[in-house]
Amino acid sequence: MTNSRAWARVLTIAGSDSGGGAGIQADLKTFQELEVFGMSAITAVTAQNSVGVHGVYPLPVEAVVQQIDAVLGDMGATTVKTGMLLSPDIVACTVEAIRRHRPEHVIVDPVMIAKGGSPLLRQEAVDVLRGELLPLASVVTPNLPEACELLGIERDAIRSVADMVKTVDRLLALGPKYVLLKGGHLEEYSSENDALSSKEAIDVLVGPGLAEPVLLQAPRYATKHTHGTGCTTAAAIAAFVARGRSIPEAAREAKQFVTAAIAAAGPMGRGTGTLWHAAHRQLQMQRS
Ligand SMILES: Nc1ncnc2c1ncn2[C@@H]1O[C@H](COP(=O)(O)OP(=O)(O)OP(=O)(O)O)[C@@H](O)[C@H]1O
Ligand SMILES: Cc1ncc(CO)c(N)n1
Repeated sequence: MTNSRAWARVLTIAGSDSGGGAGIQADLKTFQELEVFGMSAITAVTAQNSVGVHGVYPLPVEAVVQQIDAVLGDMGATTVKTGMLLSPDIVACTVEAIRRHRPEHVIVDPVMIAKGGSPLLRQEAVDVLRGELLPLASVVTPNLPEACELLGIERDAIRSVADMVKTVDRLLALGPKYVLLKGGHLEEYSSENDALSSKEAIDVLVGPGLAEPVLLQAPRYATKHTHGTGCTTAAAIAAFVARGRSIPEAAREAKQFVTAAIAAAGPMGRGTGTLWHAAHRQLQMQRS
């Protein structure tokens, strides 16, 4: 039994995915699985399923601000996670709210494009995200195309683990404390890939206390059902950080959590199926 005073609290500021696999829904499922109390400020409602994003309905900026202020002004959260922010106005109001409330940890998932290609961050919002939000981040968790966009380089410029290792310091120079560069998309470049990255899903972490970039490695599963992997990774980092782990510890534990969820993923609808967020329970049972 726990008592509510002891619950670690996390606020996610992100979009709603009606399909339940990404966005706010993935975040809250992950928070609950990892035993932290999850709260949400919704930035936009998407009509989304396994096939794609069929509609995007932003909330008014005042509605986003009111949700954040209502939660952080009363219940409080040590940790804020951001996901789909869509517009320059929503990014700017999120930045202002973070400056006002000063949470201890800010986990920024710089969500830009859904797996099917729909934009979840407008092009004109990239500058404010890069210039204003990243310097507030405890950790930023770009995938490969997002990292390229943040650096203003060709969308497919990072094509191998060696390229990832070469790039992370430039992302760190944008101002976040840590960078976790996720390598899920490396498979798209498999013909010219280093042998390792077709067998393993490799992410690269840099930041204080790490003498050199650290590779987080896990088996790569031959599945197309990977909707929500990025949201789930950042949400798990947020949960572990809220429970007192350092960013490097949280990143390692989040990697195990998301890997288990991908291993258990399955078809759901006609397109890209989703992760199973409860899969880590099996791991815990095997350990105990
Ligand atoms: N097929 C796979 N098998 C195992 N791990 C994977 C696989 N695909 C991605 N991952 C891992 O999942 C995590 C998320 O990385 P990814 O690069 O897919 O994020 P993303 O593109 O932001 O996801 P999404 O856009 O679906 O939210 C990383 O730890 C990555 O290494
Ligand atoms: C609402 C939302 N946020 C993030 C993603 C990225 O996976 C998505 N597909 N939908």
